[in-house]
Order: sequence, then structure tokens, then C-alpha cells
Amino acid sequence: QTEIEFWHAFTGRLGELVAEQVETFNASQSDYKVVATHKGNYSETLNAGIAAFRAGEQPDILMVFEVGTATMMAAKGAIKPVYEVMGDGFDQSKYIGSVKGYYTSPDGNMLSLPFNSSTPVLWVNRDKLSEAGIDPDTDMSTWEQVGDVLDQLKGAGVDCPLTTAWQSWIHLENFSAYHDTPFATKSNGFDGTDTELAFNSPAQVAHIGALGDWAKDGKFIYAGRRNEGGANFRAGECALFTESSAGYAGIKAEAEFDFEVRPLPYWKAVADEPQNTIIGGASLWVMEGQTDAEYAGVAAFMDFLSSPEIQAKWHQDTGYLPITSEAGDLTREQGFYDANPGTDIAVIQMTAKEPTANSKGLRLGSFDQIRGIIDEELEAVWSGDKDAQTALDSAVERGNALLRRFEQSAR
Ligand SMILES: O=P(O)(O)OC[C@H](O)CO
Repeated sequence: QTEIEFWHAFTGRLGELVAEQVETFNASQSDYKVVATHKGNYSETLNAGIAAFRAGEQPDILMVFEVGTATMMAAKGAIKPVYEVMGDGFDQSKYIGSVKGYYTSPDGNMLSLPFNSSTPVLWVNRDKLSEAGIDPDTDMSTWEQVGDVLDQLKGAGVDCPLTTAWQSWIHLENFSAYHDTPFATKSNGFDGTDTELAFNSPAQVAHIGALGDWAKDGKFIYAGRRNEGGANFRAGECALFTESSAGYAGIKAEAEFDFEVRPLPYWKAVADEPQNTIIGGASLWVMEGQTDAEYAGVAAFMDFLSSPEIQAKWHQDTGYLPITSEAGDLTREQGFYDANPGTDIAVIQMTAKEPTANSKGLRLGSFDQIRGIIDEELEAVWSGDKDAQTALDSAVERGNALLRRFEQSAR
């Protein structure tokens, strides 16, 4: 039996669900055994994979969050493109375009498997709204409307009207795509590594400024750079929570209140209607230097993960997007969206409009480090130390220095 090493970044409910998938695969055949190992959070898992490659001890499969995509694409000699691993019969057309597009080479080949792809949405604690005397069905399509609701929640004495996970991903990266505004030049890096950050334009400054005002007034409660705010929301402390669609797994397992998923709000003052949101989560990269038997095992496992039943179950359990049209169709046929209203919002938000140059996604080198800079600057806004314009100007300048260094090293 050939062992396939799979390093991932899941804990909690998602950790249980990925373990279940691996067990199902292992029990379904006897040629291969996938051994899944948790390597820490997304950044730690990426760094562990890079360090292991340098030491010649890389796993067969490495989960890399979307932030690491450009880094992995540039890591020549470290990765084996998924379309090559899958071989001649690989039908790339079954994967949903807007999902696989993030991980596809300029000549149209899938470089990694978009196993756990998400997009941000608005999670609502309906009980919290009712307790505050607010109609839980109140329209919160726009940030203007959310602002009114936050006023009412604060007025009713709610301690945590709004919190967020992944502030840069949701409130700058997706915000920009959703309002069809560049996050960076050169189609957010898709058209070349000579890209510059551009998220300090009036639309982004206005949004971060509004969040900063809400933070000052105790209406927006900052909980951390990753998904720390999830614990507060799941415990029933917060009324509204901007978080990944994959927050679903934990919320469904833990929330003892009536919850709902809504589309990510947009500013009516900036756009008549929203563009599309972009991908987050992670994809599975295959590492170089493995045996033919291991690559055959990786292909079998990825084929299994992409099969309609397994993929539909994963989508329904986790809130991650279905990666194939068949898995989406099967989910609909099974009545899942009817029984769980709102669970199709993430897919609709991603696919309702043809992406523009500003909304295909991001492909920026050293982006994990750049996110660290953005996090630092945003925290200065939430604490009242910097205004939004100053903080975003500084993040752009500091981030551009890292992009230039990446560009030189990629040559
Ligand atoms: O929580 P996830 O897995 O949907 O990931 C959210 C962000 O995309 C991470 O960069």
C-alpha cells in the first residue's frame, strides 16, 4: 500500500470533516492510504510546506490558502501542476470556471485543485436582532442599511453589533472586487508581476473610514486577523458577522440561536449594484519529487474529492463552494438549498456576473506578508491611531516594496 502525505490547516469542525473524507477514501480502496496531518493555520501550513521542500521532505499534497497562489506558481521545481498529475483523461471542463480560474495558468491549465474554495458573506444572528427590537428580516443588502441596524443594535445595548473574520480578505480584497475597483494594477496581478497595490482609492478609504467610525462607537468589534471572531459569533455574542461561507460548518455545529446567511453588503453610494465577490479558502498543490505510485494515489484521491457525491457532501457540510457543476446540480436535486435557505448565496454571489479585470481574483507575490502589513495598518485604524487614508497609503507603500522584491526574485 502506498502512503500519500496530505498536509492541511483545518481544526475544529472542518478538521473533523476533512478527516471523514480521508477515511471514506481510504476505506473505498486498498492501493493507497492518505495520511492527513494538521500543520497549523494557513500561514503556518504554507511555511511548513516551503521549509519541508527545502529539506527534501515535502508531503505529496499541500493545502495552500488562496493568498499563497502566486508564491506557489512561482515556485518552479517545487510543484507538479495538477493537470499533469491527473493525466490525459483529465476533464478540466467539469470544474466551475469562476472557481478554477483562480488556480489556472495563463494557458488555461489547472495548477492546483480548488478543494476548499469560499467567498465572504454576512452571517446574521436573528435572535439578537429580535431581542433588540429589530425585524430579523430587515433588508441589509447595503452598508448604508447595515449602518442603520448597527445604530439600533447599539441603542438597544448590544455589546457586539458587528464583528468580522479575515479583515483584509473581506473588507479590502473582496470589497474592491465587489465594487469593481482595482485592488492592484495589472488586473490585480493576473496580467503580470509588475503590479502595484491600488487599494487606497476613495471607495476603499470611505469603507475603512466607516468601519473605523463604527469601531470607535463600539458598533464594530475587532476580534483578530483570521477567524477569531467566529468564536464570539457562535457563542451568540454578536448580531452580525462578516465571514467566509465556510463559517457554516462551525456555526451549524455550535450556534444555539436562529442564524441566517445573507449576501455581503455593498455601498449604494459607490455602486448601483454589486459586481461579484472573489475566491478564498485554499487549494491543494501537488509537490515535486514523489514516486509514480504516489502521484497515481494523489490523482485517485483528487478524483475522489471531485466526484459529485463526495463534493456535494463537502459543500453541504462545510459551506465551501461546489467545485464542479455536477456537485452543485446534485445539491440542488437533493433539495439542500430549499431546506437550508441562503446556502446558495455564496455560489450566486461568485457567479451572477461575468468577472471584470477587478473581480477575477488576486495574484500577488509575497501576499501573506502583505496581508500582515495590511492587518497592522487596519488595526491602527480600529484603535484610532490612524485615519483610513493614512493607514491605506502606508499599507500600499509598504506592500509595494515587497512586490518589487518578489518581482526581482521571480525573474
Ligand atoms: O476561512 P476560509 O477557508 O474560507 O478562508 C478565508 C480566507 O480566504 C483565507 O485567506
